Amino acid sequence: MYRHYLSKVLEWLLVNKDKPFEYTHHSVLLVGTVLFFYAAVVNYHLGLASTFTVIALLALSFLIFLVWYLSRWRNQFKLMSVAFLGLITLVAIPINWMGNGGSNGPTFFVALGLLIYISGSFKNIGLYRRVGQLFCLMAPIPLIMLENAHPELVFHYTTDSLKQIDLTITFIIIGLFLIIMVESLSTRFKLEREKATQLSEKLKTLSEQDSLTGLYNRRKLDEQYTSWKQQGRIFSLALLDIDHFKNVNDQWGHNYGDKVLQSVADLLIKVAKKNHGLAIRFGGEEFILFLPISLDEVYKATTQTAQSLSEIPFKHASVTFSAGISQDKTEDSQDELLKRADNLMYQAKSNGRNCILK
Ligand SMILES: Nc1nc2c(ncn2[C@@H]2O[C@H](COP(=O)(O)OP(=O)(O)OP(=O)(O)O)[C@@H](O)[C@H]2O)c(=O)[nH]1
Repeated sequence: MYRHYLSKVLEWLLVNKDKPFEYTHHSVLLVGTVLFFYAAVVNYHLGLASTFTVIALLALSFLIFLVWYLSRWRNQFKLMSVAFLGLITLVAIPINWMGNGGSNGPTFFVALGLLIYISGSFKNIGLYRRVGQLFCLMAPIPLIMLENAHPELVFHYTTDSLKQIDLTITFIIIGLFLIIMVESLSTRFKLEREKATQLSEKLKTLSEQDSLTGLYNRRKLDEQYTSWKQQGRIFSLALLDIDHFKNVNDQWGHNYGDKVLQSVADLLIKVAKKNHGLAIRFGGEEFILFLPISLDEVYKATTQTAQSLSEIPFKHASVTFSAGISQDKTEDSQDELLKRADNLMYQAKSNGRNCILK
């Protein structure tokens, strides 16, 4: 219950989690707003920075909040990402430098934190990202030059302990920020990997499945044959062909024919499941039961299948099939196994159909 409300509030503030870049960026903007506001208040109270810096920190806090608002509620994510980059590299870093002790202050931590954030989170704004990285990396150089030329522009700590407090607080804040960022990147990476695994499993299943009946296709037969052969298992194959199926199509239409095929498939799936084997659609109205059991057992299972099929009340008439069954021999290849079953199936057709031969 509590988690439900929390995630609703976070979604409202940050956007749906399905958009991980926006989600992270909006959270950084809001945290940034609070931090700059907090920094202004603390600096003012402890006298850690000049009045100018305090006002600048307040203004930055407001501007970052504005960037969040336009990005979150005015659909300007990309533009606002660039605006945020400009704000932190061109305004926040120089202000922090000037207002918090220059090269003796905590701006190196701040620039490093921002550099890592830009590198990890702004992949979709290519060129701007590179420019932002360059600014963060190079910012100390002109600032040191300016500090040397005009030391009066930089606010200097009045005591060593104020400097220590400022460095420590900034270090902790940037450290926490980096922890959150690395965690969010690794969560994102994990999610993407899970998604890719699920997708490749789905693709594999689809590539092995017949779309009309949901049965496996020939590809799966090859794979299973190799596996059982390598394991030295006993297995047999029944090749089933529906009798006079063309007539069904011709008289009752193709859609009806499809429904008949699906009913036959449902039956075969049950038989395959019961015997820990596979039901395969081999061609149009040709099916295979590929089961890890002996010839006689497959014969029995196929006869029961014919019986069950005859009991299904199709509207045109009952459906029958002809089948040939063969068991794998050690010296057999897959083709030989299939060929024997195929020959027997044709013999069953010649015998007048509705016949199973082994
Ligand atoms: N509805 C439907 N029909 C299909 C599908 N695939 C193949 N067929 C039909 O299955 C029929 C097979 O006909 P034939 O090979 O002449 O065999 P048959 O009429 O079953 O006769 P016998 O096998 O000799 O008993 C053809 O009419 C094909 O169009 C399919 O996916 N859906």
